[in-house]
Amino acid sequence: MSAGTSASLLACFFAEKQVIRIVLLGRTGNGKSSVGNSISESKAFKSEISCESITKQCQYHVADFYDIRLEIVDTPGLFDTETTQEESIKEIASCIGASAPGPHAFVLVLNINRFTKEEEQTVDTLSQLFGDKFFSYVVILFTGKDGLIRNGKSLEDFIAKVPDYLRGLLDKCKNRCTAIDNTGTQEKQKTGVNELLTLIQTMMKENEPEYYTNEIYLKAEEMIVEHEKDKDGLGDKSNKRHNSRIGIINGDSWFKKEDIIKMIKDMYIASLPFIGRMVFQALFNKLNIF
Ligand SMILES: Nc1nc2c(ncn2[C@@H]2O[C@H](COP(=O)(O)OP(=O)(O)OP(=O)(O)O)[C@@H](O)[C@H]2O)c(=O)[nH]1
Repeated sequence: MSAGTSASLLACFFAEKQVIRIVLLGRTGNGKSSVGNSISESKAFKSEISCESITKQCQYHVADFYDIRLEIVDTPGLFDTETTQEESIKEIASCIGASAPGPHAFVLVLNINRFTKEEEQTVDTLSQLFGDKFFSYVVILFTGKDGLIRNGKSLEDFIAKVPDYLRGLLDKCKNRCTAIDNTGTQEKQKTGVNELLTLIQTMMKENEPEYYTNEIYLKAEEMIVEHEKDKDGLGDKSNKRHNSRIGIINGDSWFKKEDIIKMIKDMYIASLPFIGRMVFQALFNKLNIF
């Protein structure tokens, strides 16, 4: 082997993997944690049958899928029976720190057998929270592909007959959707994850910048970098970053959820024209979010 060949092999070996940051969103019980487990080929995310949200706090996990490093954030579902909508929204806001400088994809997890008014409200709330650019970074992932297959149907058959609201949502996301069976064999789960990642990678090529970001994400990133500098010498870079994210989720004193929530409020209010500002303030006062 020539010196050149071994040098390029070494370069490949040490080349940094492509990183894809994913935030899982959706209504309680739609299968977000199960999707997280299928993606990471683990049981890292808690998942159960329940009408109450099993995921109360953001969960963060890093997994390698072939040559891609996936940073996955699972969020608490909206509309669970035990947690108020305000608490869930606050918790989702805290996932901002965990996916800074911004997610490459918001994976909106929907159950193929259930699309109700609450799903519509979930999507509306999320688009209010993340703004107009939100839909450019959304991929819809339907769970329950097993049910579809049992009924001898394909995803295309299903899409052809969706209700108007879902049709509109698919249009906004340029029809980026796929389906997965999280209860199937590992092989089936891998196929679903592969299809999802292909959609995400195509979307990343189309988006400029390739990941969603806003002032809050950038500020969160700044705070993480500052924190990492303080910890210089304590382990390698990715390990430090991992610990910083865990710190954010656990609400360590250096990075408070309240700070993020305040940043969201300030940014939205500052960016709106006068009338919009009043409406926004009234809406959030009514929800008692801030
Ligand atoms: N048949 C079938 N069941 C699924 C599928 N995906 C998830 N489930 C089941 O749906 C239930 C809820 O899944 P979770 O992953 O806990 O849902 P979640 O959205 O994370 O719920 P919260 O954490 O409460 O917000 C579990 O019993 C899963 O086994 C799927 O593809 N097919």
